[in-house]
Amino acid sequence: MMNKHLPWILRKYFIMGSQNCKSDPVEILKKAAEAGITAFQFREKGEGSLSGDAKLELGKKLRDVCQQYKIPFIVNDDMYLVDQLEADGIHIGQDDLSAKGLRKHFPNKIIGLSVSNANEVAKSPTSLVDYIGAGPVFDTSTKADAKLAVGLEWITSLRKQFPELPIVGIGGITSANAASVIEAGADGVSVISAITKADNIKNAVNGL
Ligand SMILES: Cc1ncc(COP(=O)(O)OP(=O)(O)O)c(N)n1
Ligand SMILES: Cc1ncsc1CCOP(=O)(O)O
Ligand SMILES: [Mg+2]
Repeated sequence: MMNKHLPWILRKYFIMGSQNCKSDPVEILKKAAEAGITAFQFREKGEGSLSGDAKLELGKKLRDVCQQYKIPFIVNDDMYLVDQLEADGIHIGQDDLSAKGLRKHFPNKIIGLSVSNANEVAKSPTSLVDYIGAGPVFDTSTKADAKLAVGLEWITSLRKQFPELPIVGIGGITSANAASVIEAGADGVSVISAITKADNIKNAVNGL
């Protein structure tokens, strides 16, 4: 799929759910949007996360913030939630829904797929997705079942293999190492804790 805006959309891609936040997620997203994030992924998942109506209600509020700031709103894993929230896209991993089925259901939405190694790339329909999430680039404690860190070499190797495919790095990315991810060949960086745990969200976003 080809969307000429994707490389820019992926530049500062913020991901979170209420389980990542010590204070109101809506206020955290507003501050991040104000500071210049270029995309947002609603990932309400893992210990302490909301479900059912509470998840849907939070999703609506976060989607409204994204609409207000004209930031693409992507949903993690759940295609029903994509429909319910009229999201701009969905991000899936290797063990989630099939990209083929999703593309059929969502011909015009953004679809992102995680790839962590060459085997995963070999079995992935990369021509059906709009971007790939590559990582974890560095160690992360945010995702309990994260794979081992793959390093900047993984970004370099993906960029060589896919000169045109938008790539976003994920995992352990902070203002101290974000530039190295871009230099390795990514179009952007996706972060959770670099923003949700920041004392000053404006500085955190600016530093990416
Ligand atoms: C941009 C981006 N890249 C990778 C992931 C991880 O997706 P996945 O492997 O499906 O793991 P979960 O996030 O579902 O736990 C992501 N969410 N976003
Ligand atoms: C969702 C996800 N997928 C791979 S690593 C990760 C967590 C990234 O969180 P952080 O930016 O805090 O390391
Ligand atoms: Mg997933």
